[in-house]
Amino acid sequence: MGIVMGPNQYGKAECRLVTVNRDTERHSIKDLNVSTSLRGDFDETHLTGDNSSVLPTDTQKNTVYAKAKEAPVGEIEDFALRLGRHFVDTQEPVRGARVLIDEYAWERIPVGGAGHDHAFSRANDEKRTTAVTIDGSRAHVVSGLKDMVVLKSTGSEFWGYPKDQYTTLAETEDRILATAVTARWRYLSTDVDWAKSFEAIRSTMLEAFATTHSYALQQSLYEMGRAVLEQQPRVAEIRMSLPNKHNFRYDLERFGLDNNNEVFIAADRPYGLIEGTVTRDDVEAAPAAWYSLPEF
Ligand SMILES: O=c1[nH]c(=O)c2[nH]c(=O)[nH]c2[nH]1
Repeated sequence: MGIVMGPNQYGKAECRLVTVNRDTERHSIKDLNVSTSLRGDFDETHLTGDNSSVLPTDTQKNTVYAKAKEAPVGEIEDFALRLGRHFVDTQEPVRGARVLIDEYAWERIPVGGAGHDHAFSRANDEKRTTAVTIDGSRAHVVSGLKDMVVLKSTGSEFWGYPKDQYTTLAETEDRILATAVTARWRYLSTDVDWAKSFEAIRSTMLEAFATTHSYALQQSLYEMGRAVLEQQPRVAEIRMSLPNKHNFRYDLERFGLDNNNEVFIAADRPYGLIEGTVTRDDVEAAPAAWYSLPEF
């Protein structure tokens, strides 16, 4: 029996990068959080401290900023592919790379009815994301969004569940359904119009959430995923993590007041957490690592 070094990767996490395109007086900005990780033969640094194969994480950070100047950042998927391929193509010990990018949304501040040339406001908490994995000459793209907060004030029921000695939840045929959607979808190729695809998938998910008469958040999850796969032939599967943002009808009967689903108390925790993958049955399952889950 021996002890060996198992799978590993290393890089710089959360490089905050802001770019301003100043080609015209109407500036545009990009606000990103970029993380890079390199994979390859790094046994020696772990086993003996020999760093001859270890491109410093500080250099990885500098590369993020330098590449943002060498060519416009563009769509986050393209920038992540460019960065990942750079490390794999220029450093012999590096066989693979993982680049994660979150993009924060900014809008032009309306002034006199039009968006200002160089003043912006942060739209909301929602982020557009990508996780690009370079494996030798192959590239895998998993894009998504985080914290897309949505709510339906009716059209949601929850009943018919098993009851045991600890069950107190009342069955309901009308409740608020609210969640903050985190979704990741895996593309089957890199030949994609990333911006157009993102907008289409986001709208499809919103529309499916709105129009599904929901008997469970689980059902809404499936319907949102199914709609995306039906409309996007280049998407193999979509994973979602949906916190059930509970809004409980407030007990006003105590004060002699009716409450016809009009007054709720919003609870921030604990919350139900509904997670699932909607997939095509004819594509191979992807390694968890492509989704930037903690395993690598
Ligand atoms: O949509 C729901 N799914 C559940 O699994 C669940 N569990 C619960 O208490 N409320 C809800 N709502």
